[in-house]
Amino acid sequence: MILFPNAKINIGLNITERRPDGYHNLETIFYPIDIKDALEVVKSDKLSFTSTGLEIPGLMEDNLCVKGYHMLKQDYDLPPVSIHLHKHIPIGAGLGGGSSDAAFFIRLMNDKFKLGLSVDEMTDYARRLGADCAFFIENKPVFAFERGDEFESIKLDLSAYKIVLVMPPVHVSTGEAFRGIKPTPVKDSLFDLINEPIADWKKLIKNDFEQTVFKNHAEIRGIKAALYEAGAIYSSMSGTGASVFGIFAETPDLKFLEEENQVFYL
Ligand SMILES: C[C@@](CO)(OP(=O)(O)O)[C@H](O)COP(=O)(O)OP(=O)(O)OC[C@H]1O[C@@H](n2ccc(N)nc2=O)[C@H](O)[C@@H]1O
Ligand SMILES: Nc1ncnc2c1ncn2[C@@H]1O[C@H](COP(=O)(O)OP(=O)(O)O)[C@@H](O)[C@H]1O
Repeated sequence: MILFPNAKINIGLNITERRPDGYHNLETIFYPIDIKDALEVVKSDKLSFTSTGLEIPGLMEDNLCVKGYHMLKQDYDLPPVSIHLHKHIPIGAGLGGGSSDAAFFIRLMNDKFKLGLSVDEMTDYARRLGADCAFFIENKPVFAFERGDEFESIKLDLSAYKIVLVMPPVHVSTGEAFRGIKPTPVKDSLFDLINEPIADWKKLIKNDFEQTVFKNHAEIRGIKAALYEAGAIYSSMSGTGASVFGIFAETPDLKFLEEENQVFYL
């Protein structure tokens, strides 16, 4: 069975509070985008994991799909499987690629082996693997809060716009992005701000990680500036970076960015 885990972008991200469990309370809008991996699982005589495409850092046992297998295996009588992942979603990009693989792995195993898990049960399994894994179970635009793993439905459809995503040749780790963050309660919640006209988002909606990440990576700040220069209605770094997206009325000419960066026209 093959599924195609997709990426997400964050539209706005406020870090509001430090939590006693070492995490932070945050609020953000998760929006699915059309950059995809391919994930295949077949029954086998022993557990294996292979990958093609982009190189994934870490050991096989660290891969979130393999972690997902061991997690489900504790509760269900699963046969060994061969997992193959074709990696296309940039890594260390703030696009949630690894998290999406994990969530789609749970969905795939649920279908393939008829585990009978409800959406809520799959979401609970997913959040054990990582805060933003949970979003990819339902995989529709949401307002996310607490650790980023509690959700409120929203109506947000950007299909009339052109989204462009730029991935510079740098990776930002989640740890690096959180370093130096000063959690601040919000006056106006993103849950409401997202209903304002997109033309007003620039002055209303921010990503708190830009402050810490732009300090060390001027080139990421530069990409955001370039997207506004090219006519973006709204532009932001996604999640903890390093990717930056722009929302445009018409497909912009960004050839000048393509030499140094990977540019996705979505
Ligand atoms: C911060 C976000 C925003 O979208 O970054 P991106 O990964 O998307 O860029 C995500 O919620 C990340 O989710 P995910 O990458 O699954 O996080 P996890 O693996 O659970 O956590 C990695 C580390 O990030 C920190 N962390 C993560 C989420 C959160 N709400 N508070 C935190 O403090 C913790 O230090 C944690 O040990
Ligand atoms: N299936 C996977 N794909 C990508 N990275 C993975 C995967 N499983 C585990 N990882 C680990 O997660 C880290 C980055 O995860 P990813 O979700 O792509 O980052 P980000 O959301 O910041 O772009 C990698 O450094 C890698 O070690």
